[in-house]
Amino acid sequence: MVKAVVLGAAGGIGQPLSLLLKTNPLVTELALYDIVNTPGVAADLSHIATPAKVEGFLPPDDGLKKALKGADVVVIPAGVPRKPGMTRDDLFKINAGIVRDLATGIATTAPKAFVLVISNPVNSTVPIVAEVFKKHGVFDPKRIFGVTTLDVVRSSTFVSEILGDLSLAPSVTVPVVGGHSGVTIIPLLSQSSHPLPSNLSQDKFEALVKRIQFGGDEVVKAKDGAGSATLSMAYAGAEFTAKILRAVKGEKGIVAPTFVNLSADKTSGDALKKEIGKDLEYFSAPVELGPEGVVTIRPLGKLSDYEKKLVEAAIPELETNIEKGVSFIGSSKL
Ligand SMILES: NC(=O)C1=CN([C@@H]2O[C@H](COP(=O)(O)OP(=O)(O)OC[C@H]3O[C@@H](n4cnc5c(N)ncnc54)[C@H](O)[C@@H]3O)[C@@H](O)[C@H]2O)C=CC1
Ligand SMILES: O=C([O-])CC(=O)C(=O)O
Repeated sequence: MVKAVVLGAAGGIGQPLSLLLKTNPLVTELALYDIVNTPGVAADLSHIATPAKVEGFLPPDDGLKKALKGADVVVIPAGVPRKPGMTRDDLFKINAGIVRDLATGIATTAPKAFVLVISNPVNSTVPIVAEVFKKHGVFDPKRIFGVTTLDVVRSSTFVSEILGDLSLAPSVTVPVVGGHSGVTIIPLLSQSSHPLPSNLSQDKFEALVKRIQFGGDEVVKAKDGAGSATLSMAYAGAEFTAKILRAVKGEKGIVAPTFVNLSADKTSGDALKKEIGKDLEYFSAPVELGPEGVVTIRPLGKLSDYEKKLVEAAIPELETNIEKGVSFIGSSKL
């Protein structure tokens, strides 16, 4: 029996993500929480002929607690998305408080659940969830994840486009490390499962790196005020959730890049800090998943000189983003 909960389930990401989770045969119960519209979304999804029993909850009558009761995995796409001209960090003002309150609900109702944070800015919202859990004495860094899968999905697609064969996209894998905003998104293209064409010019290579780093802006611009990536994010969120659920079921060797607290596994976390040359509390790296969450954090491995520079360039912004999330809870009354 697996209960999955989506917080922010009526939104642009929440609805298609809930649809994809409803089609995951490992999910037997699906609870949808939002401040609006979840009864309708739940009724609609409940007609799909798959095992999950679907229920919708709203804030009145302790809806959040009821949705979270007995949760095994909680996915959070609640919060406002960007409009053109905004950075993810500009969302902090509104989303930090939303994520804090939802994390409080999880910490008090389902403290053992795996928490998958989609709400931006991920580099800050993940520390917010962790700090709330610390304040409630239930922090387990093995169970809290920032969802950076969309960066991995984009890399697979954009690399296959450069290779001139989109049918390769599902099998192209590129580790993407660091964080989830602009220069903190670091694609390790030298480790791509499918090497780039040897005659690719440096200009085209750098444009590819930029496109992966700023893929979110491409969608924000195209949607022209109507929000940011929702459908590709729902796909990515469902993929990452499926990996967590397969690992929980005992499948071995499941690895996914995700933004985690580096104390999740002390030995490998400390080794990663050495590799990046900085004592950061959080970093996105390929993580091996098991029934209890993080098993080990994989090393970045051999980097090109260009990639080493990308890591150096990411560190100051990551440090600031992480600190902003941590101190928000430090100063919050819970
Ligand atoms: N991690 C990633 O790669 C990505 C993250 N995002 C982020 O995901 C978030 C959601 O994006 P969209 O779905 O496009 O936005 P949206 O506005 O379409 O949906 C957000 C939903 O959250 C709900 N909500 C607001 N406050 C809430 C609360 N206190 N409790 C429960 N639900 C609440 C809203 O009612 C709405 O239904 C944004 O912060 C966006 O930046 C978006 C794309 C990729
Ligand atoms: O760009 C945004 O604001 C949404 C996001 O995180 C992404 O698409 O990667």
